[in-house]
Amino acid sequence: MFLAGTDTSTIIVEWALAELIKNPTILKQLQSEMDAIIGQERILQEDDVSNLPYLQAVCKEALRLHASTPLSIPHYSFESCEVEGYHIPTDTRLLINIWAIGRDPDIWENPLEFVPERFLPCGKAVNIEPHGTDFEMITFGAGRRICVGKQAGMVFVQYLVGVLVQGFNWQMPKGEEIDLKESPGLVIPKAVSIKAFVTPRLASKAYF
Ligand code: HEM
Repeated sequence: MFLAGTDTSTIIVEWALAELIKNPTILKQLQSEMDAIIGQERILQEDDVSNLPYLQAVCKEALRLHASTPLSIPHYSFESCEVEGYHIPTDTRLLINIWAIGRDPDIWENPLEFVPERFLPCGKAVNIEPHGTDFEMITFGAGRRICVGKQAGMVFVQYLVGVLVQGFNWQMPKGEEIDLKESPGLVIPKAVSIKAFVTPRLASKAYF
């Protein structure tokens, strides 16, 4: 259970940070939201997250584009069925490609771009949640075998991305670009770890 919950969450945090470093306008907008709601005198608390719609949108976008668990655990058909025109025979082992669903151009506009706005009220995905009932984005799986740590995973990702972005400015060394290559496997971490200049941006008392 702890193994299932550690890499899966931290990988998404690292991807979210990488996308924010690559897109400094989004990073600034997220910091502005937190400055307006929390200020610079204290660090984010877990219960601030419900008042931070842009932070929630950034994390959902990271869950969509960088589903850390690319394939579901193996599911099994006890009866034959039809799904979207595909016949699934009895006794079939099924793996669902969660990663590909999050990048499907038939569902998502500009699927490879990091656009948190799609999850805001002005965006087309405003009603899509990663809870297993909206099949456009099933980062935690769906159905009976849905991730048991879904809630904890969401809280962890939102809290950690929030704290790291509110607390620090993130900048690549001059002339360098962030590398967004993936390392394929059972989970999909960044192939190259983030190397960036990190500087504090809050009042010093906020860090103690
Ligand atoms: C952002 C973080 C996480 C992601 C993206 C994630 C993703 C997933 C996915 C895709 C599945 C397979 C679901 C399916 O096949 O339908 C799964 C299963 C599972 N996850 Fe997570 N997970 C995360 C966090 C966690 C955490 C924090 C825990 C533990 C506290 C956890 C524990 C488990 C367990 C035990 C299963 C197997 C459930 C079963 O077999 O019935 N996960 N997770």
